[in-house]
Order: sequence, then structure tokens, then C-alpha cells
Amino acid sequence: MKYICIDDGAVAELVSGRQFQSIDFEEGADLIKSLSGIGAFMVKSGRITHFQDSDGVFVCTAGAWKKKKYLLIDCEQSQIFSQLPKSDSLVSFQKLLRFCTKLWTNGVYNHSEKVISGTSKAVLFPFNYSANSGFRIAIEREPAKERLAKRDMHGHFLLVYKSGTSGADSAKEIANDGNLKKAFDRLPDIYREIQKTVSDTSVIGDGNQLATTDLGGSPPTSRPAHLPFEHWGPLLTNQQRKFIQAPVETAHRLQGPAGTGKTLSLILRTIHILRTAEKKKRTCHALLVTHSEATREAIQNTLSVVDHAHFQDRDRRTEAVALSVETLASLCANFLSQSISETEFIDRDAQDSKVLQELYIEQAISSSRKSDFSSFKKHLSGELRGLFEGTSDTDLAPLFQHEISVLIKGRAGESFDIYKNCPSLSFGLPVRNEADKGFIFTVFQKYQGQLAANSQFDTDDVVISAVGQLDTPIWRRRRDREGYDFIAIDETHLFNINELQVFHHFSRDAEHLPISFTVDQAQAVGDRGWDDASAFSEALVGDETVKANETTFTAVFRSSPDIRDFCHSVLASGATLFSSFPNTLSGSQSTFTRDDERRSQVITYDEYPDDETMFEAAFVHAEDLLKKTESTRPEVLITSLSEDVIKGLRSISEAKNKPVTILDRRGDYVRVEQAEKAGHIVLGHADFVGGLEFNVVVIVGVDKGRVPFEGEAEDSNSRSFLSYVAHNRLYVAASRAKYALSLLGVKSRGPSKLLDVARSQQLIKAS
Ligand SMILES: Nc1ncnc2c1ncn2[C@@H]1O[C@H](COP(=O)(O)OP(=O)(O)OP(=O)(O)O)[C@@H](O)[C@H]1O
Repeated sequence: MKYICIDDGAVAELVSGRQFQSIDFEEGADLIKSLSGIGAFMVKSGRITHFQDSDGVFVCTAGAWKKKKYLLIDCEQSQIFSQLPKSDSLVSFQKLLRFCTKLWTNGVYNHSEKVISGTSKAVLFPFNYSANSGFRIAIEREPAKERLAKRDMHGHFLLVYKSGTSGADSAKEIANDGNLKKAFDRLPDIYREIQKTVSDTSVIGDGNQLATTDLGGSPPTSRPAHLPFEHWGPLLTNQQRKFIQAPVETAHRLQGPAGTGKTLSLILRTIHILRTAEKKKRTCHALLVTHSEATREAIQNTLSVVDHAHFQDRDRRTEAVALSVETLASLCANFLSQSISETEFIDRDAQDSKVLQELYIEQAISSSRKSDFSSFKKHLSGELRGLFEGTSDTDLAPLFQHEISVLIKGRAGESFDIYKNCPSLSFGLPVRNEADKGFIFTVFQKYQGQLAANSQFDTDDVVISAVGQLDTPIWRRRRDREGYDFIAIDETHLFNINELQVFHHFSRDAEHLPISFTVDQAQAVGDRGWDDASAFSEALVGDETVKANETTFTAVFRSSPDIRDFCHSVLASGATLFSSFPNTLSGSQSTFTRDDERRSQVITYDEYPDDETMFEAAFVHAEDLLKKTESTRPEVLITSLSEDVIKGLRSISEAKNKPVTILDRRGDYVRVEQAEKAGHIVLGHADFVGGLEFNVVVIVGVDKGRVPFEGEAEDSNSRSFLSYVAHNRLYVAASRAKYALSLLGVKSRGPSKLLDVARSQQLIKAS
């Protein structure tokens, strides 16, 4: 294929169809295959007709050819589709089409679109943030000038003649217009043919058009995933469909970055399996496990719209097909008569418990400092001793909390013997020898003592006792009667290994592992010591030899291309600093159509003289962006990675009478619903925003000293840990945004280092 000639009608169609934005859709995958010259050319859209011969391809829409504008991609000269991976090729093609539209309509260019003044050239840098940031596409805006002028067609053509990473002098460079001339000579014939085709198939054409238009739009609802099951069919990507319809008997891991529809697909898969069982008159009891009570409520609410058969309202004791939605704690309580009352239970995702746990740990550290440190001191490694001596109890608390939750409770099940042999985390407390572990374990025991003294349990306590009861002959006999035929687990990255090992005991048949689960490791806070995503499968399945099937999503539905790029820059910066930091956004694409992009805003970073002025400005930005994005107040989130900033924002909202609804648990959809009723903006710490989505997100205090948090600690271990978690939190907070993201900081502090990549690539502007 020497060239591809696309008319302006086809360009408009290709930028507005959601299915052309990602290779996860069959249409997107076919399109990129065709562009790369693999097989016959194919574009599935009612409005577009294409012609192919040995020379090239014409992608056209009906109309008078002389009135149209054309993009001619010279494939021979530019090699544009043979240099990049498929997903990147599609992204660069889509960005090219958008740039062409702007060149034709004198639109406003962004930082990656450059018209070279004094020349007839333009250059596009489609990947300003990533490994391919130097990749560019060169366009001649006035190809075959004289020849086209004679035929009254000057200004009707753009010619893509070069791509790659090397620069050149645009003023001197001359694009070869041989292929353009060939294509030009064929246009009258091609459009005569189209005219015939359109009149022959006008009825079919219309029908197809409707289908395409449907797909191009967003789901007609303001709430995520709130559409009945049947309506999702035509909106799904190939990958989503593949996951939803995959065989039930085997373990299946679904991975993908934020906003790719993991939760939605897990819900649809569960309903699909239950509906199939009902149709075939088979018994099927399904279990959907969420990480916290708040996300359980959110999923139950979504199910009430998606699932018209009301599987979740059915009683599994009397119905053959039913669904139970549980948290790990409620599951253990129901099955193992471990009922503990709400006041006894420490919910990791709730503000009160978090504060309480940190307080207990701080007290445990302080008491160990007084009573145990002197006897351990000479045996401790220099690094741990140095850290302990040079750091305050308050600054040490998050490091100990992480070690306790991930390793002592998470991996070792509170057993010192197992903990002793656990490999240390790369980014956290520096644990170098057995004495280090012994000392940390003493702090842990003190913490555990405090919980016991106050008669409180956390999830780990419940799970550890549960596992003991699950591996007994009594449960093995009950399992056949009470176990589940299908188990779905959302947000697996938030569970620790200890917890993951419980789930496979709940399947009805011990031989089969009908478990499906979703993962985005980058959303877990801090180094969890996972080697890769397959560690989740091993922990869940409980057997290293059983391989889970896997599906990866790359089409990001939630966020605009700019916001996706920004999130990618945060993960890329984390991955550069920390060997174990997962960059799950690589190779993903935003599915925003040109219509969605109309509401999208550039990402801004603004500086203020002090905190007070910044807090007030947060509300001004929120109001401004909600107007620009045509949103309502509850569709706006103000958040921060710092507890103190949240307190400051709260006081300002009270003092200035700007009512807000406050999130104090992770993914608390009920609070968001209250905000909807009250017409309030939502305010909450970054730890509580996971699982939610907003049109506008304002992140306050993204400056030095706060992101990452720098206490008094000088120690490099604690700094690395805080930097690691700041990357996770900033990614989670930013990826909640659909159309607009605004970042605020204090001038004297300067912007956070985490913004360096994004700033250097001009992904952020001052507003
Ligand atoms: N095929 C699709 N067509 C249109 N919208 C979709 C599609 N798939 C998912 N979405 C939308 O994308 C958004 C994100 O979905 P969801 O919350 O399930 O993603 P997620 O991957 O679980 O995100 P996170 O990891 O951030 O929690 C939702 O608004 C959902 O309705």
C-alpha cells in the first residue's frame, strides 16, 4: 500500500466513533491492521466507503469531491504505521486526524501540535510523555501547490510525508508529492463509484449509521455503569466481551489501569453466568466480594440497575440461582459464626479506624523505644538503628504500619517463624537481619496488645481465625452444600496475601477454581512485594501449578487523553525511581471521542502565596471547572494527599459557607449520593477516593514537602517509602477525573517532584 487518502467526512467519522479509539474494540483493531497494510482494508462504519487497489486506499464519504478536503498519508515515504506498537500507532493516527481537523478549521493547537512558521510544514508529537516522546509526524500543508492551484484545489490537501524520531530543517525539506498526484487523478472516478454505492444501499447505509452513532456516544447516564445488562452489549470492547463470556470453571485474572471498566466487566460477567445458568435450569450460586463495606454498597446499587432478574435479592437457601455480595469480613462472619459487632471491628477503609490504628502503632513504638530498644540496639542493623534513633514516633508510624499490614499480618499470618523467612520489602523499613525482625515484631505485639485491651479486631484477625476453621473436615463436608459455583473478587490489589488465600476455600467443588478477579497493582498503596501480577493468581488459587487465564484491558473509558497522559507520567516517574513500581498504564488509550473532548479541559497547576489563599482558590477552581465542563457540584471532587490540607479545606468551607459532603471511607458511594441530593461538592482525602469517578478533580497541595510528605525524617528509607506511596496516591486521585484536573500548590514550596515529567512534557499549564 503506497498511500491512504482520507476525506474530511471520513476524518470526522473516525474521530467521533468510540470504537475507533482503542484496539480493544474490534473496529479499532481492524482499522490499525488495515492501516499497517495487513490484509484487505476494512473500516466498519455505515458512512464510510473504502476502495483499495494495488497502489493505495481511499477512505471516503458521499458528496462532491471538489468540495472536500483530504489527508493523504504517504505510507511509502513516511513509514508511519510500521514503527510503533499497534496501540501507539492507533493513538498517533487518531491524534493526526484531530490535528488535521484543526489545520482545516484554524483550531487552537496544543503543545504537541506545531505549525512551523515561515514554512508550509506542520509537525505533530503524538507521545509527549512516554518512551516514544521524540516520535513525530511531519505534514506538508501545501503539497503540489501549483498543480492543485491550477485545478482550483489549492489548500484541499495535507500530505503526511515523514515520521520518526530524527529532526530536520523544515524550511529546506521537500516532500515528494508523487503519490499525492496519483491519488488526486483518481478522485473523480472514486467519487462517481461512491455515488452509485450510496444510492444502491441507501437503506442499509442508514441502518449502519445509526449503530455507529450509538456507539460513539457515552452511556446515557451520569452514574458509572448504570445501564441495564442488555444495553451494555453494543458498547463493550472485544476484550470486555471476551472476559464476560469466558468459561466459568477456570480462574481468570482481569488486569487493566484505572477507568478501563474492570468493575463493570466483573459485574457483567457475574450476571452473564447467572443468566446462562437460569436459562439452562442449572443451580448457580455466585459470590461477589468487595474490599470494603462502602464498595459493597456501591456494587449493590449498580446491580439494582444492571440486573433486572434481581439475583442479589434472592435467597440462596430456596432459589437455584442467586448472588451474594459480601466483604471478606461479612463472608467470614456469615460462614464461620465469627460475628463481631461493628464497634469491635476495625475497618481499614474508614477514617476513624485509620487514625486509631496509627495512634496505637505510634504508642507501641514509643513504648518499645522505652522498654526494648536498649536491649535490641547493639544487634540491630546500622540502618534500622539509625532510622529509629533519628526519626520521631509519628514519622515512623506509617512505616511500621506498612510492615505490619503487608508482611507480619499479610504474609506471615502473625507468625514470627514465617516472618523471619519472608523476603523484605524493597521500599519500607530497612530490615536487614533477624534482630531487626525481632524488634519490629515486638512493636507489632504491643500494637496487637492494644487492640486486645480495647476488644477490637481488624480484618486480619478475622481472616486468620477463619482460615483455621476452613481447613477442617467439618467445612469440607459443608462446602458442597454451602460453597459457591462462581466467585468474583473486585480490586484484588487491596487485599493482602493472607486474605487472598481464604477465597478458594469457598468454591463448591475443591477441584475447580471458578474465581475471577480484577487487579491494578499501581492502585495499591506502597511496595507490596508482588513480583508481578501472577503472584495474585498464585495466592488466590492456592496452588502454584494452576495457571489462571488472563485478560488485559487497555481502553480507558473514564478519562480524557490529557488526564490519561498525566496519570501515565506519574506512574512512569514511579517506575523510574522504584524497581518494583508497576506502570500499568503503558500501552493504554483513552476512548474519548471528539465530542467528549469538547468538555475536556487542559490540566493546570496554579500557585498561591500561602495555604489559606490556596484553600479558597480550590473552591474557585471547582466552580469555574464545573461550569466549563457542564457538570453539577456533586460531580466535582476536591481532594489532597495531606490530612492537614483536608482539615484546612474543611474549615474554609465552613467559614465561607461553601457546603461540602465529606468522604471518610474509601469508595463511599452513599456519601456521593448524599452529595447529589444536597447539591454539594465532594471533599475527601486521596485514600478515600478510589473506586469513585468525577467530572472534575481539584487536587490541593501538590507541592514540595507535601507530595511526597517530608516530615523531619532525613532517613532515605523513610523518604523512599513516602515517595512510593505518594506516586500511588496521586495516580489514584488523578485517575478519578473525567474531563478536568486542576492541581494547586504554594509558591514558596514549589511544585512537587512528581509533576516533573508532566511539566517537562508540557502536560500541565498554569491557568
Ligand atoms: N464499553 C464501555 N463503554 C462505555 N463506558 C464504559 C465501558 N466500559 C466501562 N465504561 C465506563 O468506564 C468507567 C470506569 O469503569 P469502572 O469503574 O468499571 O473501571 P475500573 O477499571 O474498575 O476503574 P478503577 O480501577 O479506577 O476503579 C465507568 O464510568 C464505566 O461506565
